[in-house]
Amino acid sequence: MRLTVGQVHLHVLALASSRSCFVLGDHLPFRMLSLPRPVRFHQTAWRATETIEEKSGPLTLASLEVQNKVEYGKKERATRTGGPKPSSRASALNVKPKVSSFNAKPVKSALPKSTVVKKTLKIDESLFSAKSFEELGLPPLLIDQLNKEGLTTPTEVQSAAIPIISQKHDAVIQSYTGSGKTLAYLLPILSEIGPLKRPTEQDSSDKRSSVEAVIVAPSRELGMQIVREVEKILGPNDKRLVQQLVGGANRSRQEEALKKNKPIIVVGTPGRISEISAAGKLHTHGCRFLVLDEVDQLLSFNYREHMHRILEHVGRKSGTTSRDILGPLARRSERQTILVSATIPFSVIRAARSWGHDPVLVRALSVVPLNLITVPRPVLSQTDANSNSPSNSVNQAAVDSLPPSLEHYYCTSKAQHKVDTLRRCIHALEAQTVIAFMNNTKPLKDVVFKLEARGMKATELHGDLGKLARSTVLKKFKDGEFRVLVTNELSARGLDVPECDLVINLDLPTDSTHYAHRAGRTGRLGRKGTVVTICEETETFVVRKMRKQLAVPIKPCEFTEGKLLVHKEEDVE
Ligand SMILES: Nc1ncnc2c1ncn2[C@@H]1O[C@H](COP(=O)(O)OP(=O)(O)OP(=O)(O)O)[C@@H](O)[C@H]1O
Repeated sequence: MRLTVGQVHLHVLALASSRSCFVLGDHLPFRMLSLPRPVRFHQTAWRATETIEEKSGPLTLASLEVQNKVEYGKKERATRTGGPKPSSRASALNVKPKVSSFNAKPVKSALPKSTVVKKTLKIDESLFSAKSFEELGLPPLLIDQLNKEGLTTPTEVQSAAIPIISQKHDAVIQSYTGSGKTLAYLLPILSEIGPLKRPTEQDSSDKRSSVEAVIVAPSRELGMQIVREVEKILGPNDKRLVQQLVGGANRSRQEEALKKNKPIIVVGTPGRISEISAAGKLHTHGCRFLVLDEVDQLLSFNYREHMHRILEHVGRKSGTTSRDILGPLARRSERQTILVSATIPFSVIRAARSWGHDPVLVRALSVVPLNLITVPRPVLSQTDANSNSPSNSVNQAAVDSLPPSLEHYYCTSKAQHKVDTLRRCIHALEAQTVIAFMNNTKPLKDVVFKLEARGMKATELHGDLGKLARSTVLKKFKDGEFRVLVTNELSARGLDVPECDLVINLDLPTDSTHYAHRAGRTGRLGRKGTVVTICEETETFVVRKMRKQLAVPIKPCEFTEGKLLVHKEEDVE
């Protein structure tokens, strides 16, 4: 199967109107879509891949004319469920195939009666597939800078996404939490713009000083985190080339910085970006890249007006003129759009397809043209889910949003004893850096108070705190000043605290998608991590339902005498 690049070239006007359609009509509000049947998001992604493979055989990076001729010959599913890694791929990359820890761990493996979380968290090297960033064709200056930061080996999703984005494809990037999606889109962008970019003949005449990339994130914390990641790569001398435009911060100062520093990348929240753009202080028509990080959340009803403006204006008129720069996609007169999340509902695929240029779905070990993805089939029965039939892959798809190295448990507790259970859980697992999630803001303070009263350093993080307070709390937590961060949904997406070794659900997440994002705050980049849901007896059926939807073993347990005791399933069900 060969992807014809630039097959569908949409007229600017048509594209703009289809975007309007998407935000206002075509794309249903995320919450409306997610609440009744959350698992369909995951199912969709998996079903999509499978449908294509059934019809057309596996699509390879090589078939997409990726420079490095990386050949992904086998199905991702085979690798993730224990199948051998494709030898062609290993040889193409000159990498010895490694057995991933996910492969090694049977889903139904018996757990020890007592588990202690190791204090030293090691990165699982099986996540890394290409041997180096050089193999992915990144420019030398960028590679030097990555090496200085100790980044030498790309993760699997980076290996897949970097060549695809460098080939100017619009892309939807889906990979589980903590797998390195941020660099997967940042590195190809920084290969094209800014001081570390690939040298071109155009350079001497290229006096571009406007914004060339807009990155949108749903929360200030995630926005700031992305800014820091860009600054880290640009280095101290060029860090002014990225500007944060997040809400809650002083808007006039942001506008002044835009004028004075002439950044090439802006990263921000939808509201602030669209406000400054509407005020005529941010010019994005010449933008070459638009990234929507946590796209499924950004396209929800809450953000519709701001996202509408952003989608309408960013890259409306590309300043890129040279065929040399655009290569095979020289016909394109618009921005390149990159959509990113661990959870990609079919609505995102549909939307991306309607306003993209031959967009592709990039996952850790596969690349699929979106126009081949079909609407998912109906949800399957439990019998199907338990069998080895192809339909079982529907549930397997949900696993793809969760890091493979996580352990999941649940225990029951009366509401008034939950904090005590939380404390015993932390002691039993010897967890050092803990994020505890609740659904509302009000009770957070009370939990912090109770933990502190028992000598456990804790702090709260929520949207009612000012920007400064939020970043101070987060910094102190990352620096180890607090052992427990008690927070709400605000911290569920994107937050990267690599040391986090335990996530606790003090309240049940609203659905399996929310469970996946919360859980993904631990077990980052192949590290070990544990997720414990503390629920009331009457709520256990919800946990068991999510367990089925996510297809991960969430085991019943209790914490007694400083130990984690794992129950056998029959004792409970
Ligand atoms: N190639 C690499 N080598 C070493 N560390 C890396 C590499 N790529 C990313 N990281 C680190 O891995 C961590 C997780 O990356 P990142 O936050 O991009 O994950 P993510 O997939 O976007 O997660 P989420 O879905 O939760 O947003 C970060 O601390 C990042 O700096």
